[in-house]
Amino acid sequence: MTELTNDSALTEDAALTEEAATADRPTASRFSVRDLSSGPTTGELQLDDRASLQRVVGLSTELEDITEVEYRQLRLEQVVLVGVWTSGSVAAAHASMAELAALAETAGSQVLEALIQRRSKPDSATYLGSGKAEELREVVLATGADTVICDGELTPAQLTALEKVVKVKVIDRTALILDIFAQHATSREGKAQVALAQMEYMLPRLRGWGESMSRQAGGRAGSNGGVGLRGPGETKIETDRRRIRERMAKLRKEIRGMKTARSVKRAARRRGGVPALTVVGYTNAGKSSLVNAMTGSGVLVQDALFATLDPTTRRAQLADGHEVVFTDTVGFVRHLPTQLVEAFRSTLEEAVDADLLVHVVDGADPFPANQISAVRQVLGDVLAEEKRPAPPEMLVINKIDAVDGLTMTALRGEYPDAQFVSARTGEGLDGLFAAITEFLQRDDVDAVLQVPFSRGEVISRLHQQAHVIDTEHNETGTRMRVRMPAALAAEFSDLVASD
Ligand SMILES: Nc1nc2c(ncn2[C@@H]2O[C@H](COP(=O)(O)OP(=O)(O)OP(=O)(O)O)[C@@H](O)[C@H]2O)c(=O)[nH]1
Ligand SMILES: [Mg+2]
Repeated sequence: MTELTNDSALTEDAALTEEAATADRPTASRFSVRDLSSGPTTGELQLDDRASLQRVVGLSTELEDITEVEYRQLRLEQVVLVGVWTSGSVAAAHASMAELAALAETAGSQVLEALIQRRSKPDSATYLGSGKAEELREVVLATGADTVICDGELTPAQLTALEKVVKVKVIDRTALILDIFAQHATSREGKAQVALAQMEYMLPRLRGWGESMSRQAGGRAGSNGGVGLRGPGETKIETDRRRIRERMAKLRKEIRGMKTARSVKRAARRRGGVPALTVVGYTNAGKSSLVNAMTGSGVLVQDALFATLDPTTRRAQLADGHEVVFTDTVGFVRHLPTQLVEAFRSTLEEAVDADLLVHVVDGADPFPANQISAVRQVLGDVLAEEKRPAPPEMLVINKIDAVDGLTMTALRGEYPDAQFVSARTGEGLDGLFAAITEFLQRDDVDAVLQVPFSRGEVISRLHQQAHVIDTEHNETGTRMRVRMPAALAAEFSDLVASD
């Protein structure tokens, strides 16, 4: 299997931190700025850098099973989850908390307790009502938790106020998702997008983070006295804000450059006439498993949310010889943090450029319809932004090995046009392949081409991407009767035999 896009994170990333790595120490070697003996590696610097931007810090450990995940840092924390339940059924409120728990676990936390409060809307001062906030304090004390995670996005003031009551670190769902993205991003562009999102989130919340920022700002900060309102803290925060804004501007510029490179790459691929199938779906639906099952490749699969952040592309050949490329994409989630929308959009530009969207749904989820609508909504937003028509969608209900008979009947009734598969057992994959093949052939055309000797490359293209019915050699070249996709026919229209 050929890997088409897999950015070399290590080498390219060095560029992002190169400045930091060389800023405060002499260049000891004339060969490389990454001098391992005289200071921290760029990787270490990057980790420090990343830690300073995040609220979720603590112990670090590595996954035991390094065969599944090459390198992933987990931070184990003991957390209590809280949610404000404003509308909808009890089951939906519980499902939302279950998702928050899965997110927390993905980020490496241990969930000790989950609490929800029914209110018409979150309390403007402390998110939970003040009485409940006191109760939460009791729970935190009783369980020994060191962090509270709120299901939603809190204002900076709410975070601070709740922190004052519960006296442990409080983070919200947005910070949690940002944290997971930061842990999972591997490509240079993915990392840059996430870093930008984190800074955007952090900027208005800087005041509360004064301590960690002051270490980063070094000795400069406290030098102008401490009397009055405009004390050293204030000055330092201003300095920090400016530094962050500068870094954000730099990142934005870098990201723009990477985008151009990516669209050039994509255009090259599209010109090749190979049909592009993009696999989309809610996080943990089994998209990567399905791509693996269909292409026999080793895309990262993990029972974690957002295991895949960077689109990976794999080639595969259908039974009829059609060559296709599958692109595995980032999972969708309800209430995506606004700061991450841009990061999503950049990976999803690929999705909206596909010939077919393979929309994978976890059939074993209690609310598949909610996942489907969340995915369609985000896709719709991206399409509107890109001003492009939606590609056709094929719904694939996955994990049928884990669905009981009754639910299966209900799902088949609700989604009569869907393909039902199990990426794990392979059940239904033949049907899915057949449906994809049929879809791709729907506008195939028959033609007779006269390929001159000077266009030898066309013959191999036709063998790869078309169905060659017969071939005949004559004095000017090769005469071929083929059945091929309309796009390919358009590309070779000048070769159509005149008689
Ligand atoms: N029972 C069952 N589990 C499956 C099936 N397909 C995938 N899984 C499991 O579901 C989990 C998520 O699978 P992934 O393929 O990583 O899902 P994804 O949609 O790529 O997830 P993200 O990249 O995190 O958005 C893993 O634990 C898989 O083993 C299936 O057909 N049946
Ligand atoms: Mg995945």
